[in-house]
Amino acid sequence: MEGSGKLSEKDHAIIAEEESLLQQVQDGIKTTIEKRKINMNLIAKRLEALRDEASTAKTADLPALFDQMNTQRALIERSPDDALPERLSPYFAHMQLEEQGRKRDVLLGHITFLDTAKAPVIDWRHAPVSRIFFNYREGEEYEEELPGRLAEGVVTARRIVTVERGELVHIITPERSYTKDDQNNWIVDNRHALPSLMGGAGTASRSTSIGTGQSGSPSPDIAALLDPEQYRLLNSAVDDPLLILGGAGCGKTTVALHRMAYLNYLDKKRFAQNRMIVIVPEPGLVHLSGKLLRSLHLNQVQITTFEQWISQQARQLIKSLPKRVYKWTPGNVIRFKRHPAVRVAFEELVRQQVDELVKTFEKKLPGSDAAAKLLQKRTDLALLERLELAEKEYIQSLPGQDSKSKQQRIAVVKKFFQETRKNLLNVANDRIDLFSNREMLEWIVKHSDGQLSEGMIDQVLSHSLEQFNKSSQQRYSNIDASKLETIDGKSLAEEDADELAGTIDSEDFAVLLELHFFKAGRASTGKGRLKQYTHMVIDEAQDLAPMERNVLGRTLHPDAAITIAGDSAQQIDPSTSFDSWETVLDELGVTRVSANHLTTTYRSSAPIAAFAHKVLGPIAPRTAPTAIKDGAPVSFSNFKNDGQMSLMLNEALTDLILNEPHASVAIIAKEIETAKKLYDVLRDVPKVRFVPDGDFEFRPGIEITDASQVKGLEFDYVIVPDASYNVYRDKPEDRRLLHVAATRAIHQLWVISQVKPSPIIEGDEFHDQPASAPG
Ligand SMILES: Nc1ncnc2c1ncn2[C@@H]1O[C@H](COP(=O)(O)OP(=O)(O)OP(=O)(O)O)[C@@H](O)[C@H]1O
Repeated sequence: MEGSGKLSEKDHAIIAEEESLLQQVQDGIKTTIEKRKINMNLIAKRLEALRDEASTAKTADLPALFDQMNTQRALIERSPDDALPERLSPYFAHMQLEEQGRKRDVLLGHITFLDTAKAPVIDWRHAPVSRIFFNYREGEEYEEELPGRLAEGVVTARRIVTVERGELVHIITPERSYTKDDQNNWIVDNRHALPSLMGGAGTASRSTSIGTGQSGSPSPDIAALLDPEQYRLLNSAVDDPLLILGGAGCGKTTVALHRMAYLNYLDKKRFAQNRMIVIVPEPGLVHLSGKLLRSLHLNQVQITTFEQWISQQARQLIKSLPKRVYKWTPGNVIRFKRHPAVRVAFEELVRQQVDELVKTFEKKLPGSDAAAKLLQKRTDLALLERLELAEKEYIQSLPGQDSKSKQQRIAVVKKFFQETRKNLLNVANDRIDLFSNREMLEWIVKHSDGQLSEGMIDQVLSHSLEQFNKSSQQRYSNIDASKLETIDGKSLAEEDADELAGTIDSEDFAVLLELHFFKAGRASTGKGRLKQYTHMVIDEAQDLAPMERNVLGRTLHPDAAITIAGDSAQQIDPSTSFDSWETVLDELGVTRVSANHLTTTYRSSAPIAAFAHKVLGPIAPRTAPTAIKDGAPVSFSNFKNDGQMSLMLNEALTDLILNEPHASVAIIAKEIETAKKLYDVLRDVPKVRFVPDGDFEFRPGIEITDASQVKGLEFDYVIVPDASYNVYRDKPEDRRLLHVAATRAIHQLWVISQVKPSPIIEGDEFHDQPASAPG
């Protein structure tokens, strides 16, 4: 391995020390498990004896005996390795502290374990000790308030270790790092050295344009790497919302999930795993964050995409919603439905429904003028609350004193109101009135501050009308099935399977939940309604629409903590626009707090981070995040045509996969159609996969996808295959898309254009990196 050298005596000593510490911890865990097993046997014997005693005991003695048996049984049910660190990977960091001339070793892991002779393993969330680890470097003097004393000393060693399958494989010290190679020999690792560039700038005509040899190196537990600022954030006040902002790869998701683990440690009951949730934008991120949550021992925390979550919530509260969600809703219809102006239509809709209701009152409830007036006038209350008032008013106004006939009349009236409430809350049907009524749509456009146009109305109307049509199967349900065959022998139902009729749009769920709340008021949430969470992490919050954030906010328990992570430079959803983080907090219904900015980017190398910052042009934040690792320059290639490009890609990717079989590569096109075309020409390259629906495999290989699916993800190498003048225009949304695609790369980025590069990457600032000659 390049950069590896002979091990010095000091290196050998460090490695030996770490191996010995690990051995001691593993032995300690083994002994504890054995001791517990022996205890278990004793308990089982004791239980047997108690059972025998009970079979001959006097009745009066039985309760006491049963109590004892229950206690023993509870002890047996406790797993023998309950709350012990995993033997195969018991800790991830080691520090040595010297206080008043005495040295002691402390190991940091996910579960505290004190039964080792030399070094205890401390849960990283245990504040007093871990504070020293996260806040001080090796050689630094520390002063920290520990329980009952002020600890003063020096950090004499601070090492990050990786234990895989019970074996120490990687040690990072401030000066060097060591890795075990394939032959099980320790070598000095070159991970801090400047990576050698195998391809890179100006290499369009070379056979290998990508690959730095850095993929597949062992990765330390991320909890060991948290920087002091990240550590401070995850420890911040529980009751204040935590808003974490920062450029791509600055560790926003990492901090948010570690905070979840920290809160769970602080208060297991309040922050029980089943009361916490992580909301992410894409299925890929569910997988990635799920992995991190599992490593933090949070296996039961729900992690879901917003889309999946909102559909579940809506179906729980609103009955008879169509089962099928339409997947190809036109962009303008999505934009329309996600616009907050839709809310103004709620008032109009309710006004119309109240008018109808008043007519029904006139017919069915004689003498109900006062009740009807309440219903119409008390617009300060939600419809359901008004209805309750009207009911009370009407019942009170009924003549007669407690007579049987009056009681009967009251029962009828109550039933009427009950039915009315049920009908009004069945907002599934209101979808039709909202989106297939031209006047209503015009009303929405009028209140959209010019963001929605008249032209969209027809699109929404025709989409909705087709959607509200019954599916062919329903329409023809009373016709002989054989007559429903089409010319090619398929049944009409099959023909219709992918069609619009009888479906619902994903965007409808938030609208309907908000409408439900608008009508029901406080009765819409709370017990028996939407689940209430005590901690919610919202990742990539910039892409949610206002009404969607409103719904999320309504599921926060009054006692809830919330962590919001986001980056407005990565707002790429074309159907909504980002206003400000204050607005986001307001929409979630939480207190306004100041944002915390993370400014170090850990994912991408410095050249990639610099490129991604420049891509943002006029919308870039004032300062670029600081990258901690250097790396290969960004490669640029310009090809004359598709054929030339696919030839080069084919060759470069095949080489890369052969040279670096553990590498993960993403080819990220702007549009999924481009990705599909590329896949068709590259399908013979080994390990190549097309990802149209966020279903990344997270194993070595090449995934071809589009920019909308990669939020929050990362790959060793990224290729942008379509940075051409006619694809990425000089528009903020295109800049953000290219920025997101570029910042997915860890080691190297290859930017390809055809005919002419995009104006976004043509400014003078890009020319300090030599651009390749056209291929
Ligand atoms: N202090 C750190 N030291 C080393 N690596 C870190 C540190 N913090 C985070 N990382 C790593 O950096 C990468 C990016 O982290 P993360 O995904 O949390 O960033 P992010 O800000 O959410 O990025 P994005 O906005 O692109 O989703 C991950 O691989 C993570 O493990």
